[in-house]
Amino acid sequence: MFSSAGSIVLRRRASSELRQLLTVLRQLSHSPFSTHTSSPEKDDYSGKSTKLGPPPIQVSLTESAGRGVFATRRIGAGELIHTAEPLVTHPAPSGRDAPHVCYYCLRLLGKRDGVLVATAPNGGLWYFCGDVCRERAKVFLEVERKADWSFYDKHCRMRQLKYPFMVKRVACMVISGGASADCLDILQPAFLHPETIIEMEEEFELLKATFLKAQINDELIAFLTKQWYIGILARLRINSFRIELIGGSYENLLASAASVVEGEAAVGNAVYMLPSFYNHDCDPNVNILWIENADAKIRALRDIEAGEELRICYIDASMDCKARQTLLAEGFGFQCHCLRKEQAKAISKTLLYKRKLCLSSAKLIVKALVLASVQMVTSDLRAANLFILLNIIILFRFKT
Ligand SMILES: C[S@@+](CC[C@H](N)C(=O)[O-])C[C@H]1O[C@@H](n2cnc3c(N)ncnc32)[C@H](O)[C@@H]1O
Repeated sequence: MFSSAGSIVLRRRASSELRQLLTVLRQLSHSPFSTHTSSPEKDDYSGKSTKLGPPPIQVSLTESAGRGVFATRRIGAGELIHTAEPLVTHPAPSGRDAPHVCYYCLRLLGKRDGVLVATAPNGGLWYFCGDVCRERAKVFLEVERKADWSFYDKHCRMRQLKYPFMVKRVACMVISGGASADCLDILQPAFLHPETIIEMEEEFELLKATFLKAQINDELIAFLTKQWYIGILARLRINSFRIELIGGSYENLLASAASVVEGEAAVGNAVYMLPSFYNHDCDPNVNILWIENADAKIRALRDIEAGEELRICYIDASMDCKARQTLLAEGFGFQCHCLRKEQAKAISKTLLYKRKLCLSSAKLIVKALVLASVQMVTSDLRAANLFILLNIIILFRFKT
């Protein structure tokens, strides 16, 4: 695929990146957000569960889109390829229409659910779907509950920012020792415009001030520099998923339907390790589903051959080509050259050609009509008939 010298460099770079990935996976396996990736369970969407060995995928370098995920064997349409637990989650910033969800796994909580509640210093409440999530949340909650987040949260909510809530959670995890400060470094960062960086500086100052006010030990927050904050945000921007639940139970379905009607379908956002390596295609061969919480399920949309790259769609695939291109360029910083774009290009070329043909045919018709009228006036009926015939031929060509 690559020239030999380039191939060696790429292979070296790939193997060092994969080593880095393994290190991070090992590091994170000690955190409560541990088993992010597991082997597929046969048709676990429909309830049956049979373990099928390691996931049939590997991360390698692509020709033009950085790292990507490739099939190591043939994968059948509809197959559950693997599941992934999130590294970091956060519910959608609470507003009037925000759905009521577990503060850890983002499961929808019905009004009648027996939720467990912890009280924040500023009077806020955190809801969990059960003891397991409450226990797991200790990795950030013990630190988070020491501080008063009213200013920080209000600042982010007023600007409709969602990622700073996730950075806050990562920072709490690092302070509590539940994650390392470089836990997301392996993910690709977004390119940030200087104005965006200036806006982020204000949030950073607020975050740091909140920890300082809570008298968190200076040593524990030594990692919290402007550069760290911006680095995490840059990674969250292109690697976080907006979680929309399909709903495993009737109650969940009702709650999701209610939140869609109220205008907010997402229960929150989450970032994963392996799912972050999937590249985009406007006509994807895999998709990611969330059934009842933020645990992701990656499923094949059609038959995939061994060695084929697995790609998801980052955006709403039903948008037109131009809108998709703009969103991908502005949101993710790349130009999509997928097959759907090429097809759209080919279609617009054909349309352009047809339009040109119509125009030139129309011009010919007008010319022939003018000539026919001149011949009629000069009583040369044979010539007039000839031009009328010519008109019919042009019209016929125009029609086809
Ligand atoms: C979530 S990451 C995907 C994994 C990434 N390739 C990596 O090496 O970590 C998203 C980034 O991958 C690249 N990318 C994804 N899909 C692409 C595509 N179809 N064409 C070009 N670049 C793509 C873009 O740089 C994008 O911002």
